[in-house]
Amino acid sequence: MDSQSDNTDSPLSDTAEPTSEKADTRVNTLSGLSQHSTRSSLTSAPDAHFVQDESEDSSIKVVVRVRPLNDGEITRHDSMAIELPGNNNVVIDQPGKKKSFTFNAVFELSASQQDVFDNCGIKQLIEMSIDGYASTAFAYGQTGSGKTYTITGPFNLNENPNPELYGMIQRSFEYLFMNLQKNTDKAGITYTLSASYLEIYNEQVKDLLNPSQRDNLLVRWSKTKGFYVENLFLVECETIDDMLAVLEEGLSYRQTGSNNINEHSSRSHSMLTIFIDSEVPDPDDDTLYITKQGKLSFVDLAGSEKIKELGNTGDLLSETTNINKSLLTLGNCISSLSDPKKKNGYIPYRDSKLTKLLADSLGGNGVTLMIACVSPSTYSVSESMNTIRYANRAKKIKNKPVIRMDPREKLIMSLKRECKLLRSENDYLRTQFTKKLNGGEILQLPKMQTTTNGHVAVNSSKNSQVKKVEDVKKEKSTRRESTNSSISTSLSMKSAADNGLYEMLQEYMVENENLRSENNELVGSRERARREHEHLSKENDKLVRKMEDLERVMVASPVSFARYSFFSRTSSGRSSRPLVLGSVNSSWSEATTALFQQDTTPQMQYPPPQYQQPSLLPRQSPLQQPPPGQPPPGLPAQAFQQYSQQQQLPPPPPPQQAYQGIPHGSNAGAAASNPTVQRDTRVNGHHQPPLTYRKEQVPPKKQLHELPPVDNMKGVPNNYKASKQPPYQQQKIPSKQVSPQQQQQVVTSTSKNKPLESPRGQDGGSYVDRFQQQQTFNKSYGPPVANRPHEQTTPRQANINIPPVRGLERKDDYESGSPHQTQILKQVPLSTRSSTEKLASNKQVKSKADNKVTSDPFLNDIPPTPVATPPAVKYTPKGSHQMLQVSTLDVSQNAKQPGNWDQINDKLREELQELDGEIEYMKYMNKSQTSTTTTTTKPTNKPVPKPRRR
Ligand SMILES: Nc1ncnc2c1ncn2[C@@H]1O[C@H](COP(=O)(O)OP(=O)(O)OP(=O)(O)O)[C@@H](O)[C@H]1O
Repeated sequence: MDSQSDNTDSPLSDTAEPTSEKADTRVNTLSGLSQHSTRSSLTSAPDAHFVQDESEDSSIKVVVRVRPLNDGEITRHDSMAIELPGNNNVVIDQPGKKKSFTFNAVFELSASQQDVFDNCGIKQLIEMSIDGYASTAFAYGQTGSGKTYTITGPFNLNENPNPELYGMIQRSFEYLFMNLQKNTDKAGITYTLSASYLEIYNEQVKDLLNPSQRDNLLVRWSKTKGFYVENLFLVECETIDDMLAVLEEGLSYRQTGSNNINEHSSRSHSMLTIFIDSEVPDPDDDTLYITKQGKLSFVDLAGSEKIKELGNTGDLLSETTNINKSLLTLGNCISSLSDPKKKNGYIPYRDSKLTKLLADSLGGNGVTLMIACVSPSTYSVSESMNTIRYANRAKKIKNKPVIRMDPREKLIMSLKRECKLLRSENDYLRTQFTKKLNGGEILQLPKMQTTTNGHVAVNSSKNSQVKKVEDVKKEKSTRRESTNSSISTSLSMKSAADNGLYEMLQEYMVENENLRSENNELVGSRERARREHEHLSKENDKLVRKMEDLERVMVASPVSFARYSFFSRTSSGRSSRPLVLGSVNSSWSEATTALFQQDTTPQMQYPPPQYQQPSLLPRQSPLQQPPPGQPPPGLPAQAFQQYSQQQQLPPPPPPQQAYQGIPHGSNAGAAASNPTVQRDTRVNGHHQPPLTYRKEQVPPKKQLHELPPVDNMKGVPNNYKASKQPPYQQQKIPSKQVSPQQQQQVVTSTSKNKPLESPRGQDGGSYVDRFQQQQTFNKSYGPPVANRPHEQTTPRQANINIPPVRGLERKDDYESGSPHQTQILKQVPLSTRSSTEKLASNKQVKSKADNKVTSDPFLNDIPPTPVATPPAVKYTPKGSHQMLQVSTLDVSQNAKQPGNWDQINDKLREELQELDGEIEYMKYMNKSQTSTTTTTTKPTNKPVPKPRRR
């Protein structure tokens, strides 16, 4: 046999001694992982978390799995091109030459899934990820060589569940949960798990847990996180079932195709990542925790393919080209990293998305296992040789595993470690000093003690130290006097040496003292930040509750429609505040605003000045009002027209009718004929003249009737004509469907001497009238389509954008697709639902964000409203672990200043007060409206759509 070794760079160097006896004939070797085994036993002890945050350089572990011949190969009578002589060796039998390679483990044809799991080293990777390392297992090989089979099991596992065929991922989940439970029970460590699942298809990153997100996700880089996928969907997992649901969901969306070699070939690279956040109690201080962010990734690469052999055309051909391109880049990275001359130079990670996402695993700070899958057939021998060559190179790549944790916590840990060292050094020096000074006599030196909070303190004061030094000197001088002159010289020399030693000791003590105070400061600042954080969490929760309260009131409120309508007609668009009373351009809203402001809560003006955005239709006095159908000053005519058509605006009230004004003070003339509402008008505790609010103060309808009839509208602007067609007519709801009682209600509640007109008033009418008629109609037919909440959204989502609280990252931000949107999503508590439902619920929330693209071209044309730059703090409410974990708590330099936190707090309080006011106001309006009309708007209780199953 022409056997030739390819192990020129001593491939055995990073493997342990080959075992003389094979534990299992199907597994070629169990060796090569002893290093990890030691580590794992070390880290399983709680203290290990504090003595080791960086592991020594570690090589990528490479194992080879040879699958059995498949049906096609057997039919073709292919012979075996791979020999497995044992001792981790693989011999490839190419025509004319044989090459031998050695790996960490080699799995023979008959090796079961459990054999592979037990012996490939994945267990150690899981343990390390629990300890805070980033671990990656990836399968590499030709198409049809068994990568997917090894990582997730056979393709039809879902239809025919067979636990024996479960792949590495399912087995790892089980092992992971078992270990987490052990650590929690033993050391009181708490863990939070979440999962993401993506695929790279045609060089585009797709979220497999959020398939509605069609866009290519961006791969970004940050100093703290390295390469990461932006806006990737994360699912919080509490149980193993949650994780299995994630896997199942992701697999169902993965791109597959069929080729000559594999009927169910994966056409993309997939990456399932489990994020493991742990809080480890600090052994020195019960109140402190060290947080670590480990992760465990499973990568199933698409198979390397020979285009010629596969017979792919069209889409499949471009897929294959992309797959081969990214695998080529991976190969280049592996080559560069394994070449000692190149490894410190340029590594082409950036050439493909795959290599960007694997950067940490290849030559980075993670721990990595590569599973090279090969077919034994002679038909695939050249592909198998390529795979084995790459695997052999990958073996030489060295990683420098580092525990992933907060840099500040890392600093504190290292300072503590230094303190410990200094303390022991001190002790040693003290012993040496006392021995030398007294020739065995123990001299009492200031002793260090550990205080209750775990910090070291000097037992005696500085004065006493000085006193003792004096004592020592006196003693020494006494002794010197008593000795004869012959030995005086040697004694003085000894004394000088002792003094030097003592000075050195004192220096150490001072240095130690400095370190201690620095440490105390750091611990203090961390505590402060923690308190701030807790405080903000509470504030935030309170705010969210208030917002929900407000939402409920608004949904139940009969005025909500009118207010929403105003908003949709008059707000400045895109991300305006929902109840921008200050920008509502109507007499009714003027009235309500004035009323509102005259009420007992003067601070209810909303939004506060710093949030106010320039209104699209600026607030004007009646005299400044533009003629009907004309754009307000500053708004381009085309845009206005487009907007009017889009929104089907009612005609703007003619100047003489708009803004009749709200009576401030007396209204004696009107009071006789109109129902009035008397209000308490104390402002800031001082009694004001009583305000009488006249509902009929708004323009009388007969004036509106004077507008030209529909057929005779020459010269009337287009948008006016458009608005003549009320939305209800467009819906073809016959007006005769209004019951006589309802008509009666409307007549009673609005104006008894006016005939019932279309629901929005024949010619517009006052907003109050329209509103009341609207309510009546709503009761019968539901709200008009234009104002009806989206099928699956709440009215707030449909009509109102609750503006982002400045400096605050919230669920709402995510849903509304605001710029504050992050990749993290607050979860609805998962424990009460089944895992698939949880997943579906997650998807639902996310897809809302995705669908939140306004269809209004006018609104899309509006440039984003400039808002004051918020302090760069992202904040997520406590209780949502997943939000906190993936660097969402991104406290920037600015926000570290306590002043900024205060500002945010103030803003939150302000928001809270305003919301309080809003709620009060809405309650008040509720009451007053129900007393005048009998109509109510029922909240739409749309059933939550069922989670989609495979
Ligand atoms: N160790 C094994 N034992 C039994 N059958 C196997 C084994 N490995 C792979 N197979 C079978 O071989 C076929 C191809 O395997 P698989 O789909 O996992 O290949 P792959 O490398 O993922 O291919 P691709 O890159 O095209 O996705 C499957 O039908 C699978 O069940």
